[in-house]
Formats: sequence, C-alpha cells, structure tokens
Amino acid sequence: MQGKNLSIQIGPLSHAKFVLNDGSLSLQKYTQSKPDIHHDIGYRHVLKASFDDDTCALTVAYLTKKKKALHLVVVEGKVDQSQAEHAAEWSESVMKTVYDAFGIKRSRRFMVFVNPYGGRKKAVTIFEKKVEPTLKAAGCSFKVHFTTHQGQAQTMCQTLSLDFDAVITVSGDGLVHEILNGFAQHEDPITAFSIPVAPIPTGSGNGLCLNLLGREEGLDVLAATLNAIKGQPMKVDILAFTQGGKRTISFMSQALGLMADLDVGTDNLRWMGESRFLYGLLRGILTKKKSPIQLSYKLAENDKYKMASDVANRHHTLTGEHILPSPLSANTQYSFDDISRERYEQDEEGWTIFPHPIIYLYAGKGPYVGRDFMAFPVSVPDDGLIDLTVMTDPTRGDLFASMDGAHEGKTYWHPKVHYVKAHSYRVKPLQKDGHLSVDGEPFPFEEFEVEVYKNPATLLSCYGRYAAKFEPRAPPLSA
Ligand SMILES: Nc1ncnc2c1ncn2[C@@H]1O[C@H](COP(=O)(O)OP(=O)(O)OP(=O)(O)O)[C@@H](O)[C@H]1O
Repeated sequence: MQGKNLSIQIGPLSHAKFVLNDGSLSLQKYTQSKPDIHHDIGYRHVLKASFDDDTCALTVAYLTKKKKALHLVVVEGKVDQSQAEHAAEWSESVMKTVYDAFGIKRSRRFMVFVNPYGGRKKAVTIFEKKVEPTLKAAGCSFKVHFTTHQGQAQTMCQTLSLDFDAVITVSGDGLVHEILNGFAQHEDPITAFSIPVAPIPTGSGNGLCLNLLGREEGLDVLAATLNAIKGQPMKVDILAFTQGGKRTISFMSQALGLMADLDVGTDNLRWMGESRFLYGLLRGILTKKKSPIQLSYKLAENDKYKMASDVANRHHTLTGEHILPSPLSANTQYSFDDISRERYEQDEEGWTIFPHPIIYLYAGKGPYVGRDFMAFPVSVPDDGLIDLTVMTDPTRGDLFASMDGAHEGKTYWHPKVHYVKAHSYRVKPLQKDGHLSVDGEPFPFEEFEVEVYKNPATLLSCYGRYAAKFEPRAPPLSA
C-alpha cells in the first residue's frame, strides 16, 4: 500500500525508501558507490521516526545487530515538499505501530545512576558513547548522576522524586542493590517500588541483566538500553535479609562458603572482570573448605522434576513455546536418588532442620548469578519463594562434575545438590571465619534470616519472565 511507503533523499547521490510492513520496517538504500542496501528492522528495534515540518527532514533511529552486538543507526534525509503531509502521517503511524500498539509509553523519562567504579571501570565511557546517544535517539529524557562513593545512590533513592518512568543503573548488580534498599527506606516505599529498575551491564557479574535478557544478549549494553526504552514492567519478589536486628533488601542472592569465597573472596581481583569468579571457584575446589552452619528453612517444594516442569509450563503459557520434559537418555550422567526429596526432621514450628555439613549455601531469585552459572534455573520472579541450594560433602570430582554445564543450569540435577523452594530460611554459623555475600556484597559472617516479600518491586522486561532456557527432565519410573 502506497501509504506505508516513504522515500527520502539522503545526499546528492543517495536516497532511501522505507516500507512499514507487518512486523518490520524495511529500509532500502540506493547509493552510487555501494550496491543497494536492504534492512528489515523488527518493530522492537525501531526507536523513533520523526518528521520536522520546518526543514522537511525525516529521521529514523533503530538498532541493528552487527558482529553479535546491537548498534545504533540513525538515518536522516529530506522529503520532497509535496510529500510533507504524508511524511508527518507516516512517521506518526510508525510510532503508533512500534510503541502505542504494544502499550509502551513513548519518550520515557529516566533517572540514570552510573557507577564509574564497577567491573572494568568503563561505565562512564560506555554511558557517554553508547547509552546516552541511544536514549536521545529514542526521544527519551533523563537526569544522570555519576556516583562518587558507595552508598550514595541508596541515600539519593530514599528521597528520590517519584515522577520518573524508570531508574536506569549503568553498573553491575551492586547499584541495583543500592536502589532497592533506598526505595525500601523511602517515605512512600510502595510507590517507590512501583518505579521499574532497568539495569545496563557494566559490572563484573551483571546477574540481573542476564536474567532479564538471557545469556546471548545479557551483556549487550544496547540490548539493555532497549529494554529500558521499551521493556514492560514486571513485578518481582524481594528478599528481606535480617542480621543483628537490621534489615537489608536483597534482590538476587545470598552466598556462603565456596560460593561466597569465589565472589567477595576475590574482590581484590576485580581487574580480572568475570574471570575472577572462575579463579575463585578453582581455588575453592582445591581447598574444599567446609562451612559448619546450622541451616533451617520453611519448605515449599523439594521435587526437582516438578519444579523444572512447573517453570517450563509457565514459560509455555507466557510465550506459546512448547517445552516438554525429554525422556531420560540411557547415558544420563547422574543418578536421580538426589537428596532434595529426603525427608528431614522438622521442629514444632515447621522449620526443616538441614543436617549435613556443607561446602556452600546459595539462595536467591533469578536463574543466572553470572554468565557461566545458572544457579537457580527454576526461579520464578513472583512466586513468593526463594530458591535455596546447598552442596553437602562432595568429593573434588563431584565439585568439578557439578560445574559441568553450569551455564545451562545442569548443576541443579547433580545428586549432591540439595535444591528446594522455601518461604524463608535461617543460618547460624558455627565458627567465626568465613565469607557471606548478599547480592555480591560482603556481609558479616554472622547469624541471619531471609524472608520473601511477594511482588513489591518492579523491573523492566521484554519477555515478562526470566529469560533463561532450562530443559525439564522426566522423572525416573520408580519415582
Ligand atoms: N563511585 C563509587 N566508588 C566506589 N564504589 C562505588 C561507587 N558507586 C557505587 N559503588 C559500589 O561499588 C560496588 C560494585 O559495584 P557494581 O555492582 O556496579 O560492580 P561489580 O561489583 O563489579 O559488578 P557485579 O555486582 O555485577 O559483580 C557496589 O558496592 C557499589 O555500591
């Protein structure tokens, strides 16, 4: 249809034609020096189309994938005066198609916090070279603050004016932790938590970005910027971590033993980027240090097969993708007499007492804790539960084997990995030395309790669920 087409003159020697198709905007560029260029741009990647009446200039901004990463492209050109009315209508119809039809507000207003210190300390450059131009090209407005010290973003969020469409963090998970803790101390915490947080990955682990965008795009700065521009609010649970009478909000994880040693125990190696976690893991496997603790939890579910098929069914309902448990193959690596389904003693208040000595405890929300470790593959954003995983007394071989396929969540199936969903849990260390990390930040190695608050916080998501792929398995016939 003619109304869906628009031609522009880009320079003296080149021109282009846009066509608004079903599902994509196609661009055909004709230049003298190069062969014709054709792009099909999916609606999701179209950031803006605008027409300036005074200058007869049309601008279209979009993101395109080159060498596995997204790049910003802005095409500008002149429209013939006789086509001015059509060009104005055409650009408005593009905006209606790529924003309004999906219920996405155009030209969002953001508060942006940039942590110059996180990861490899490139956040400022990344913000200036990539994020800022993309937000501007999409017609978004924003206020930006470069943090000068730890805790500053948290303090600012306690009194943040709540008139932004979202808060963007250009950092790792540490700044997200600060924002949510600031919101918890806001005079209107419910409204504060309703402001979505959209992380952009410039830290070392960037677990939240991986959970929102998946392993392929989770570390792509412009995929995360696009999520800020076009993602939809997704409600998520938060975790109340209480230690010594003080409550801290945790949005991602608590780690103790080996899993904390490889994170806060390698803090001095931040310059290594993500590799510091692998180094910490190998060091931990070699020393195989035990953590004597008392652990108890309020159990919600401990059937690994059921949890895996429940999460697959939920994804199926949300996306229409069909995921069925695959039958057990003859060469399945592990036996299935796993320890999760053992019945442990319960106290009179219904707390399950976990009896084993442990190598690590890892509890949290969101499948990925780093690109190479999907620690909580069956985690659900808003089930009101925390996924709790404990490794008991493994051999070094068990530890190595449990890390095989860790990026796909295979650790979950290892028979020595105890994995449950709990309403809450408590830990009492039985010795003084040790590491405890909460959302990757160090905390005193002392007694604590974690409870789940169902659903108060908000993130932006393009998928409406955690973006992790995890294959369920059929239970063995005897189960
Ligand atoms: N300007 C600053 N100087 C020093 N520390 C800061 C500053 N701004 C924030 N912080 C703190 O820096 C720590 C690390 O931040 P961040 O999470 O962004 O990076 P990271 O730890 O490398 O990444 P990840 O958490 O994804 O592993 C956090 O505790 C954060 O509160």
